[in-house]
Amino acid sequence: MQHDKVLILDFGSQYTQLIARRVRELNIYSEIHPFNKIPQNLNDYKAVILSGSPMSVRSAEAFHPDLKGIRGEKPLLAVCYGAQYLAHFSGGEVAESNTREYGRANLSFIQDDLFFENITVGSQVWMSHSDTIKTLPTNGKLLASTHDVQNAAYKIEGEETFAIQFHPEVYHSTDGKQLLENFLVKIAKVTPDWTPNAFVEETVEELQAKLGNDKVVLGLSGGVDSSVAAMLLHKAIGKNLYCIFVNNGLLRKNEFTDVLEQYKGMGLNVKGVDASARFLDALAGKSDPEDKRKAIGRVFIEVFDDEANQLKDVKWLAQGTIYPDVIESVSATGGPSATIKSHHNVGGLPDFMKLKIVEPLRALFKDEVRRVGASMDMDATLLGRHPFPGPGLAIRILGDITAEKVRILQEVDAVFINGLRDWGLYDKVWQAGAILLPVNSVGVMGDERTYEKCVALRAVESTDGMTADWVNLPYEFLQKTSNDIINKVKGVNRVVYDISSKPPATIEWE
Ligand SMILES: Nc1ncnc2c1ncn2[C@@H]1O[C@H](COP(=O)(O)OP(=O)(O)OP(=O)(O)O)[C@@H](O)[C@H]1O
Ligand SMILES: O=c1[nH]c(=O)c2[nH+]cn([C@@H]3O[C@H](COP(=O)(O)O)[C@@H](O)[C@H]3O)c2[nH]1
Ligand SMILES: NC(=O)CC[C@H](N)C(=O)O
Ligand SMILES: [Mg+2]
Repeated sequence: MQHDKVLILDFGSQYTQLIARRVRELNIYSEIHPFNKIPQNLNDYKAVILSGSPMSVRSAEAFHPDLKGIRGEKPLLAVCYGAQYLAHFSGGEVAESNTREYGRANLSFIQDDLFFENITVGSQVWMSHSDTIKTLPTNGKLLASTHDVQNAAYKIEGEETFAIQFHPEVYHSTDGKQLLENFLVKIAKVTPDWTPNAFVEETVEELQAKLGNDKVVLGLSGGVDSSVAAMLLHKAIGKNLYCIFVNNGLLRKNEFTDVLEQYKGMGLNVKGVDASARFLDALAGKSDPEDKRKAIGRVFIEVFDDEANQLKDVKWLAQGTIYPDVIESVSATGGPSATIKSHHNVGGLPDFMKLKIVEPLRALFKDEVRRVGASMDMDATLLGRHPFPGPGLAIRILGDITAEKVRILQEVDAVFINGLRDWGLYDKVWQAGAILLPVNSVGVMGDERTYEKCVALRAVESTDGMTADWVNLPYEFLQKTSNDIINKVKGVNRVVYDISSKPPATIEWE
């Protein structure tokens, strides 16, 4: 079954991914494409949305999308930069604003129009701009204002073109979802039928058609993405799916056995491969974060290659890649952005592997992956797991890695994570873990001087890992956890709590 699709043209706004996610919350499928790489086949899309941008339309370098086949021919919604663009270059005027507007505002005037159906004066909207639309474009008709912004929304008469200065995609615009629904469902007549169940059914059919009787290997990590990908493939090709779960010696305490046990109940064909020694060997003497990441990436590939060679006629490698991974690697290859960290699974396969890649979750966000998993009746604890990085504890042990350091950190991490569960805090936190610092400090235990390791605890809230803030955990919890760690874990005499946000810090320390 074909679904109506929405095209989002990205001008580099921080919020573009949020537009896609909000549209998908309406059970409508959407895709983001850079404004200068508009897909050839526009017939595939029923409506188009233009994103915001850090760029100003008044700049000599202003971004100019080619809207041929879009403007006047399809329902078009322009957000912020998009709205300024349609004004400035079509007979209106944009100027620098004398009051820069960031954050909360309220609609003080709303024109009676299908676009604003079920939204009333006073509705809170979120602004983030320093330019302002002084004059509407030719045939522009004012639809809404705020106290400071006269032209907060307009439409172009004779077209299905709508433009708004505020951001409907951020949760602080309280009627943002309603507005998107008005535009997409009522005006553009998009059918909202893109549900998790429909996704499962269609993906299984597509996988069957694509893979036929071929054999597929998949790296299973115990994490959400690879587990949901495995279930989809299992539904599609059953015994032809071979899952490999690698113990890289850098997993959480008991994770290798626990996760293998958990998968047994799901009917998956999983092989646990204990390669701890290989990973630790490859890491010996390495203390630079990028050197460590690269060594781990290399050994993962070697282990996979060995395993794939033991099976006959494997043609495909399946991966749990999700949409933010795809978008990040697009900007990483096409844009001027710096490489902050080399993620172990990005960068493709070396030529000698000769496997084709299949990625059934490529189009989904994490919360959607969880919903797809739930619609296949997967275990809620598994689906609720915090993300855990493939290089594991290696990037949480600053400096060089030894078996003893891994042991210490596994113990500390277990006290912290079990504590979060016991206190009912686990599900309130997006990701948590402990970091072993290359720092010894002096302490006193039972009248004896100690000179031992310091650990940092990190707990963050986030939606997608791109930005994050530290979590305000209860002092009583921190107090108890710190006591438990120092009392139970030999070799640690000091605990600190990381209170940095991302940016400017990152979630992991390496
Ligand atoms: N220990 C492992 N054994 C086998 N494959 C692994 C292992 N760790 C990571 N991978 C592979 O690397 C991919 C990327 O890891 P990543 O942590 O981003 O995703 P995940 O573990 O599936 O989900 P989550 O983000 O919830 O942790 C996984 O989908 C999996 O295919
Ligand atoms: O599979 C992974 N392979 C990696 O190499 C890797 N590095 C970081 N992470 C996870 O990505 C999210 C963002 O992390 P940072 O803020 O540290 O970049 C956080 O959730 C990190 O745990 C990784 N996941
Ligand atoms: N968020 C936006 O799209 C901002 C557009 C433009 N850069 C401005 O500051 O007004
Ligand atoms: Mg993981």
